[in-house]
Amino acid sequence: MTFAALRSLHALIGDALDDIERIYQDASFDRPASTPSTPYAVLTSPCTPYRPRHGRNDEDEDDFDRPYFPTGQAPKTPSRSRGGPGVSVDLHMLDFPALDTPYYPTESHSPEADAAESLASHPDVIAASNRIVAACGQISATIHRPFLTLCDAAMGYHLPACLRFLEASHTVELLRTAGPDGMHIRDLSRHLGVDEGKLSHILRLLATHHITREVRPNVFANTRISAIIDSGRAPEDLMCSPQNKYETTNGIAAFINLCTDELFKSSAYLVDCYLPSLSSKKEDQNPMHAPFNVAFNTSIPYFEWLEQPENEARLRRFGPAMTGTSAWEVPGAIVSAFPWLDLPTGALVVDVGGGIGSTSMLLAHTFPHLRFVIQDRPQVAEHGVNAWRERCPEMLDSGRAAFLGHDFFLPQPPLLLTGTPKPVTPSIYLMRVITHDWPDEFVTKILLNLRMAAGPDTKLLLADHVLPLACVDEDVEDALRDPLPGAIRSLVPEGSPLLPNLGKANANAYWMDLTVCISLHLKWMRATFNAQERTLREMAALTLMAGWKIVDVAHAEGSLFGHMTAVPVEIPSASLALLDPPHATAGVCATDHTCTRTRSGSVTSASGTVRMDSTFGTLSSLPTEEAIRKPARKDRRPLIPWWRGRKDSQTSKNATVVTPERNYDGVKDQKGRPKLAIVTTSPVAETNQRVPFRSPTLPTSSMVHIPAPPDSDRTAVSSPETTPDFSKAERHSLTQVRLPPSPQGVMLLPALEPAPPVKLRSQPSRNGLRKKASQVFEFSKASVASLRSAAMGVTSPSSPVPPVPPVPPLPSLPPSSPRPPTMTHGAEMSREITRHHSSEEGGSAGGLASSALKSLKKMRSRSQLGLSTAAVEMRSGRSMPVDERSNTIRNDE
Ligand SMILES: C[S@@+](CC[C@H](N)C(=O)[O-])C[C@H]1O[C@@H](n2cnc3c(N)ncnc32)[C@H](O)[C@@H]1O
Repeated sequence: MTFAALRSLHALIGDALDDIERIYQDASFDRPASTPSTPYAVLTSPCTPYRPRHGRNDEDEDDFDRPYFPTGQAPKTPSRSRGGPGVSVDLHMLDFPALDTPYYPTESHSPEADAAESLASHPDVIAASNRIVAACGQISATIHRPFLTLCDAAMGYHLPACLRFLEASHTVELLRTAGPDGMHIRDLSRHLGVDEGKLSHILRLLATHHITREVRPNVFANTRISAIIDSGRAPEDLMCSPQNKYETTNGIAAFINLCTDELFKSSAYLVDCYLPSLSSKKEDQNPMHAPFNVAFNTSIPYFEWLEQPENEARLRRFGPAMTGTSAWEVPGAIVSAFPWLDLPTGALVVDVGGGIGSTSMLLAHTFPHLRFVIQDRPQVAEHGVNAWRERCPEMLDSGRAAFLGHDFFLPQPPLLLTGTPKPVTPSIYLMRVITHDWPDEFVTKILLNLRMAAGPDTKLLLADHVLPLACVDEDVEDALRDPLPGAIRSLVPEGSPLLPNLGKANANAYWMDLTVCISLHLKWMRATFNAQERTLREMAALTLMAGWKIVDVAHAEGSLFGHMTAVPVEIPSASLALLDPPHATAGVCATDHTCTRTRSGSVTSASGTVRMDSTFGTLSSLPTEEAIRKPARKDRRPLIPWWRGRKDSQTSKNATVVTPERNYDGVKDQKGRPKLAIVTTSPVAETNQRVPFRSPTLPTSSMVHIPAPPDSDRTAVSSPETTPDFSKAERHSLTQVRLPPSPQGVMLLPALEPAPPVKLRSQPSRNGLRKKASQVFEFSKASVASLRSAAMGVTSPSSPVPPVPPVPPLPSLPPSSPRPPTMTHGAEMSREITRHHSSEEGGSAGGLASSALKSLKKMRSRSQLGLSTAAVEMRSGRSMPVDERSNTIRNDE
């Protein structure tokens, strides 16, 4: 059986290679020979998925998710008549980018190189590459001696260490200047002041992993892999001013440095921290203590640690590093992830925790009929206003977009927009890369606040990684209670030899999962509360707790980054207990664009060192002009391609839609005007009142003052009673704010002025921290218990839950109900093959072949995986044993 499995994997690799090669061939044929330019955009980074240069103008429904090519230049159906793989033709054939040829992001390249690099990000190429990587990983794990595989894993720690050396020493930039002939270790040693022997060993280890190349003995050059770390700067500049290395780069070098520095070091202490028996220190057993704290022998949270003066360089690196991570997502995937065009004109999209509004900017340009409010922490919102004012002031001036400083752990304020007399109910709450930052109870709290402000037609769009299991999810249908588009048992068709989550090809999402666990969420997160990337099952359960039901999931091809649409359903009574009482809520803030004109200040951190503009994952760069000018796609892509066309009417079919139970009458001031309150983290007087669901990652040292002009008559009230009883350094409060006067009675987002220097209190003692931690932990346990009982329909008599009707039991699948189609994609594919075969019986061989190819194309568009079987069988027109397949491909060609 092992040989059969290996051969099957091998055939799968062959088929995927064929697919890729055809795409390159077709692009070569479709490219006018005399035209030196290419239809494909030059990518800022080879990691950035495919981005075409021209607008799309075809109307082909079936092709909606394909890249935009100018008419007549799109890669067409693979055509053997123009030569198959290996057939030489009198044309500059586009070849796949060579591993040994660097493609520096900041340099210009030949049109062929641009086209080849750009095609590597073509969705079909990505899908085929994923199959190859998954299959290769599996073959390697099977064939390689287990001890050696373990050695690779166990001693792999040298790889990040050497990689950091390569990046931090600016060796990549030095090797760039040397060109393809490479640089001798002697010369490198002279530049870097590092011993030749050590240098050669480091670079050789990297060369063994294809990250560098040993051109001749002791002469090294960059490869396509190391080249993307290149900052584009002159090595001598970098040696003089390394602190500016990452500014205006694609962020990949910064990301590599972040990963191979504190994240790598933190990871080394994962066991010490999580395994009680190995934990030497008492505080290691504190569930709030994370590997990062052990590694760096500190008890303060990561972001606070970053703001220490000695970590200034790390803090500077953090923002660009987050920009580097954007290469994980297919740009613009959100455009096709939801039927935006179906929303009525003027519909309001609230981008909750929207950062500087990167996603909203893309959507606002693509869908001119929509309006946007981008909410984030005040200092981030301010940064966003500045960015939009530079890029598209007309959006702010016209009132189509506005920023609002708002803490998402507080109730949503009613939103008064320009020209609307009454608060507008949002059509969409968008949350991109928010839920993975927070543990379950925190996410529930955020979602509850949105749910309370939602109208019956409001939808919630969650954009985050959706982690598949590493095995077939046998009981996904039971867990989700009723069929959910996108709920799948496996990412590969039934019977495929590949790992159900595509193994190595999708490893990135799992790296990320542990990364958020070891350091970025520190005291509050994964170690204690389970902050993480989540599976769809986990997301579905979590959103239900807050009165939202996921009804649809869409993914870009080859990406685990999903867009989940949820509709309002009844809120479990126990969950209501998590809400703040009305008097403690944030007030209203209108979002008139004119507020941006009054902005003059900036937010300074108390340490007076570096400003922390980006929190984890915030895109610190806005989308490119090209990306935002792209025409809207008509449709969106389902989780897996063979689901296309089945999105049907499932949306909200099974959902009980209810109206929000509360309104916001309670958050108006004495004159009946809504209040504005912005949460900051100033060290204030102690109070015993606890608010457990406040943002613990807000930098404790930053403070926002919102001054008002002297004639201002509007004041929002601070709420000291809501101050949590956390440690002094972690206390949050509502700041007293005064609102500037506004024209036509519309409330404006006030200007944010620099805060006066804040004197930080001294570090809390370990005992103090432990005490506070245990208080919080106890609370959390209680919350988890009440959530669990709510999930099981049990109401605790002692729970302080308002009397709301219990959650109706969710419908379960009747035993006889047919398996949801998502679960049968493998069988469906076999049926398709059988149907194809029987319909072709008796036909001519040529007809059979061409029809088979057509069918193959159709199936290919429906399945990114498992093409091996289908392709081989269809090409030959018959089924055959697995071990004959690779021969058949060759004969066929
Ligand atoms: C991972 S980023 C995502 C940003 C944006 N949605 C994007 O996709 O680029 C998380 C965002 O949540 C914001 N955030 C964190 N805590 C918050 C809070 N309590 N209230 C509002 N926003 C918050 C951060 O400032 C940050 O911009």
